[in-house]
Amino acid sequence: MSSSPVRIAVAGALGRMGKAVAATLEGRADATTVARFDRPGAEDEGLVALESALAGAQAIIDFTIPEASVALAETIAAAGGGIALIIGSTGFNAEQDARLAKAAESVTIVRSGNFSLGVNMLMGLVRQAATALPASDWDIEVFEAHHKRKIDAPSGTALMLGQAAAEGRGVVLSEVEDRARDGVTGARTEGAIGFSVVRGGGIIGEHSVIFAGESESLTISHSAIDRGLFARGAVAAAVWAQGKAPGIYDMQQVLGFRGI
Ligand SMILES: NC(=O)C1=CN([C@@H]2O[C@H](COP(=O)(O)OP(=O)(O)OC[C@H]3O[C@@H](n4cnc5c(N)ncnc54)[C@H](OP(=O)(O)O)[C@@H]3O)[C@@H](O)[C@H]2O)C=CC1
Ligand SMILES: O=C(O)C1=N[C@H](C(=O)O)C[C@H](O)C1
Repeated sequence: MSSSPVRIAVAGALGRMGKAVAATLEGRADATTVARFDRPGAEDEGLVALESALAGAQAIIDFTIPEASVALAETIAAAGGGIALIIGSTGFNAEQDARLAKAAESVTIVRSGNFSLGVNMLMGLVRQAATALPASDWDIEVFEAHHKRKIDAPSGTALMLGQAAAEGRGVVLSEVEDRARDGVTGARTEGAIGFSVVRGGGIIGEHSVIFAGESESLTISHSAIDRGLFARGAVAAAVWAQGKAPGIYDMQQVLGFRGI
């Protein structure tokens, strides 16, 4: 017996991902668009105000900016929860993370810097390789490349991959990360996890984790070929989140990958 499609409101509807989510929802049996909204004052055919989006939705898919995502979570919390919030925005600071955790006491949130199956699989592989390859012999570098309009760096995905590597090594990422190199940097610090970033053109999303030894190197990579990939993952998360208790979940849980 088929159940009713999950009613989804699309935040940031005029953005690249908002459009990809709306396009993905067309023709789906398990989920449907009930509202599209963007920044207050944004004008476009079919856009509604946040209040009316909240009124009819069972889930909101949000690819906007961190401050907007946090405000949305707090608005849903103030209304007593009941709407699942799927957050794809990246570039949060510690204060915004803490506000999100507070809102999640009454809101079901799925949050991921990357909703693709491949990247979430990659995280497990990176954790495994980082566990097996000792820091004394293997240097870890995370590389990412994105389109020229992206406003945050390193990407949310690169940070997730760095976190997976740190977990594999049993270290705290913030204590070993090396995010910027320029000029006379000195030799590489043993155990550092380095990040490098390219921005240009229309690159959708490239990520690699390089394990560099003296005589060999191992590179594990993921390429996103179209944005619909992320949109489909976010819709799957919105369907999965129905009936889940308040809290912050990730895409590994949606995909059943925990422990890989
Ligand atoms: N997790 C994942 O799998 C993925 C995550 N992302 C992340 O998603 C985010 C958005 O990416 P992208 O779509 O490319 O960016 P865009 O800039 O194209 O879209 C963001 C949209 O959100 C709008 N917006 C800003 N503030 C608000 C608000 N308060 N309420 C509602 N809408 C608002 C923007 O309006 P305006 O233009 O006027 O500012 C814009 O239309 C980024 O953080 C990106 O890193 C992207 C792809 C995949
Ligand atoms: O801004 C983007 O476009 C993307 N952002 C996400 C990130 O920061 O990791 C995911 C994806 O790579 C595309």
